[in-house]
Amino acid sequence: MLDFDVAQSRLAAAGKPPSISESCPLHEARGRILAQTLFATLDLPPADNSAMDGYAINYADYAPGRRFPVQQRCFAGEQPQALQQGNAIRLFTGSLIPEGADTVVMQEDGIEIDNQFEIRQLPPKGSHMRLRGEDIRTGDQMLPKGSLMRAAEMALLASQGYAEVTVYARLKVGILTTGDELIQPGQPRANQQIYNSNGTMLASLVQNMGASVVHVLHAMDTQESLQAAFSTLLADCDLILTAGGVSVGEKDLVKPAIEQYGGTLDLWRVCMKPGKPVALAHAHAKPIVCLPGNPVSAFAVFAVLVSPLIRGMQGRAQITPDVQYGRLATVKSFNDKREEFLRVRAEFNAQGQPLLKPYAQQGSGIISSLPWATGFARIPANTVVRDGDVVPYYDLQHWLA
Ligand SMILES: Nc1nc2c(c(=O)[nH]1)N[C@H]1C(S)=C(S)[C@@H](COP(=O)(O)OP(=O)(O)OC[C@H]3O[C@@H](n4cnc5c(N)ncnc54)[C@H](O)[C@@H]3O)O[C@H]1N2
Ligand code: MOO
Repeated sequence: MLDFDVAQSRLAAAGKPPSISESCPLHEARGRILAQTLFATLDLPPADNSAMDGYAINYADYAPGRRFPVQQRCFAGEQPQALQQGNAIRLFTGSLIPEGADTVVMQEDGIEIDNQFEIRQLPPKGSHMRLRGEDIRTGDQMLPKGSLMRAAEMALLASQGYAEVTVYARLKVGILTTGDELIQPGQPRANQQIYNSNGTMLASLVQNMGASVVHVLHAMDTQESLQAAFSTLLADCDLILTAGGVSVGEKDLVKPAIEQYGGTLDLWRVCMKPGKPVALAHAHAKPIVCLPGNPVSAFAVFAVLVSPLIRGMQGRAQITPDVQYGRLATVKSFNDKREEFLRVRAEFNAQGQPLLKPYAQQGSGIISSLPWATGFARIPANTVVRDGDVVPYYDLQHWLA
């Protein structure tokens, strides 16, 4: 059995980075990956403006009790006049600072009577001004190639006036579930059948990462059915994920089907629980990851082994999210020959440290643990881990993104 970290590195490197890029309207770019480093073409803010509703003055004009005639009421979106000596200009948040003004007095710090403003509380010179370029200067690097486009990145580019961005073509992923016992949700079920949950789960996990699901196929446990599915998937997809049929049973035919299709097996079996029978293969120069059929095993393998491969093939700058640490909060101890990835829920103690509570049932078929869990606690192999021990924590918010 291969060491987990070695397997993770080998899977992360198993696919080619993207070579095709395309233009995408900014408002449709969520989940896409930038194909070029972007630099600012505009100072932000583009002009000095007010951070408060108030009055612009020239600080040197102040004297206690002096009344400043209000020369103009300048709303955001209007052009201010040049400030005349001894006057104030009424401003609002976002109004441009008039030429000749160097300070904004917020309206709560004074009073306006008969179109004259009297300052009650003088702020320091330069107060409440947002200066041109204080956020970003023309020429600054804004986002490196490989950035994932989320609301924050899209807001930054919109603030620069971008309407289109150059992104990599979406990674095309094919999913193949296997097993004679499976039927699709919505179908009438016989006693010996179970509903296929891995198909919809894997499709959703892939889409959540911004990749495109080209096919979700199901094959029976026969060479013919598997070969037919691989033929479609290899023609249309960049990456193939299979689920089930990869262990040692007599109908575990996925690996032989790949080999008969001219593929090569790169690795099989990783020292992790759940997820041990995972395999990596290549056919037609495309990576195929064979996930175990148990739903929790497939979910865990996707999060910690497949997601870095997908990020690499998408051209992302960050392929492997950071691993955090938390304290295990448990009534029982854990000790296994394989490294164990417990489904846990992180709750924060009064010191703000994450406490990791394991789900009561940790079997690889316990689907109810999945919506409950916020992540995985990684328990080292052959080591007794008890309540209060600090262990690595894989937060699903990062590992599934
Ligand atoms: N003798 C041994 N038996 C098993 C071993 C072993 O080392 N020696 N490994 C066990 C481990 S660990 C795992 S994990 C499973 C994985 O087996 P497979 O990848 O071959 O998966 P299947 O046998 O096809 O299915 C396992 C389980 O999951 C259910 N399943 C499969 N696909 C779906 C789906 N699409 N939706 C919902 N549920 C699914 C299937 O009915 C089985 O119950 O092997 C152990 N056995
Ligand atoms: O490794 Mo299997 O995934 O324990 O159930």
